[in-house]
Amino acid sequence: MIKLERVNKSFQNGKPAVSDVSFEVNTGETLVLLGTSGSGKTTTLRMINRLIAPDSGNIYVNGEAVNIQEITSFRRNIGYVLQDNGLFPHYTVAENIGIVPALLKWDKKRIEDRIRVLMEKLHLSPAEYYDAYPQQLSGGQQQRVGLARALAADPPVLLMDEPFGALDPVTRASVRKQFRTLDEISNKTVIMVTHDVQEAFELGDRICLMDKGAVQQTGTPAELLFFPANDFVRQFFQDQRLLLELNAVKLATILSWLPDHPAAHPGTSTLPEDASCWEAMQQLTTAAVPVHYMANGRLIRLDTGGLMQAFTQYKQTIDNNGRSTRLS
Ligand SMILES: Nc1ncnc2c1ncn2[C@@H]1O[C@H](COP(=O)(O)OP(=O)(O)OP(=O)(O)O)[C@@H](O)[C@H]1O
Repeated sequence: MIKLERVNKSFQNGKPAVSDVSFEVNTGETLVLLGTSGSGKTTTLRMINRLIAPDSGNIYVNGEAVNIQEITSFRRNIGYVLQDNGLFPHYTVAENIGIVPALLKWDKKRIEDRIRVLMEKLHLSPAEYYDAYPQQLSGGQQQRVGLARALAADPPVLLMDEPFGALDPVTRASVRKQFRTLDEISNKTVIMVTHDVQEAFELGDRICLMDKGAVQQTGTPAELLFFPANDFVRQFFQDQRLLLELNAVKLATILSWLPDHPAAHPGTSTLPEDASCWEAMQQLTTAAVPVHYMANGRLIRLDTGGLMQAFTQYKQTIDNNGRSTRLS
């Protein structure tokens, strides 16, 4: 668990970099710090890891104020992933990944096993890359080594600063997908900085949207889209609104509006229970076979028209509710 209470920070020029920032991230949750350039995201992350000291306010990690914890053991309980991956060029992949376990004096066999397990999970073949040097790897592979290094000693907290920022869009999407499906992060408290809206929607359980050092709104992607706290939040998502809405709305949410088509023959594709409308649209427009969704033990066959209609009906319900809330 991570908690920030009214945290402030100004640098030498006196202009506030972070103003009165408060939020809480629960264990097992991923909070994305999203915002324009210079909005204070990195400064906030660095204060959590004590790389920067706040001028005022309180920061707690796992229930304890960070400034009273012993710095070495405090940092070992936090995995930190940097945008440029920060790998040591003269260390092999295995040596890079094993840095913290070695500092913790794990025995050699345990370290080796852990490195191999993580490499497999992150799709880096140990046979090929265990003894390779970072410069022999592609950008996406280096990024995965950086992630493996941060996860090596299984820290309860993971902080990531634009972890996929330096990658091309295709590699970025694939590394992101691997991250999303990684069982290693399911029990961690994760904070990730990005200025990529799509990434924030894909990876964040909740998003903290910042501007000029201040939090504009913290909430689920759907809350920020459908119930924006102010004009800044509304405007921020305007350009990509339809795409984001399709991403934010789960099939489970619009289930009652989906047409009840019976299932087709076996050998078809079935979307996972937590699939979004966007994932369904992608499948429907690319899969050569009928696309299904399994809900409450029942298989429903999807079609593009029915899906868009259900999505629109759901949105109308939200608009009506919003209007009636505003009117009451
Ligand atoms: N070490 C520093 N010295 C002086 N000013 C700084 C320092 N670090 C950050 N700032 C300033 O603090 C503000 C917030 O910077 P920060 O890096 O936290 O923003 P950010 O949201 O992470 O931006 P980006 O997305 O561009 O990385 C900016 O105005 C920046 O110029």
